Amino acid sequence: MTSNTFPGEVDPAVREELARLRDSIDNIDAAVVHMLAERFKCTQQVGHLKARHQLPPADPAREGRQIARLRTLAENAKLDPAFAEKFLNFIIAEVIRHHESIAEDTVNGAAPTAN
Ligand SMILES: C=C(O[C@@H]1C=C(C(=O)O)C=C[C@H]1O)C(=O)O
Repeated sequence: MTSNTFPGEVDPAVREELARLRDSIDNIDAAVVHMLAERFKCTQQVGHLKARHQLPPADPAREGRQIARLRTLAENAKLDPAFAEKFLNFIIAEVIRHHESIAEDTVNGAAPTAN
């Protein structure tokens, strides 16, 4: 059977190093969440702008440029570019879903928001 806690005999120095690394991981995860929240605030505004001006929710040409750029950034940062592309596509798919729903609400006369 596996366990998610370590047995007592782990070297204290190893425990300390693990704790130090996990502190950094937790900080990075928090930064990622905050950055994503800011990104979604911007994309929500884009969604409302597009809906007001009857522009399509998705822009494949823009996405192509973003993916090419992100792949280069990833390569330079020694991050797997395929992973970077998958990650961006995952986020963009969620954004497009939001934009579709904003467009629907706009057409159906839902109360406009500040964005
Ligand atoms: C945010 C936009 O809408 C969509 C979402 C994108 C994104 O999340 O970066 C990019 C292009 C569009 O498919 C946009 O057109 O800029």
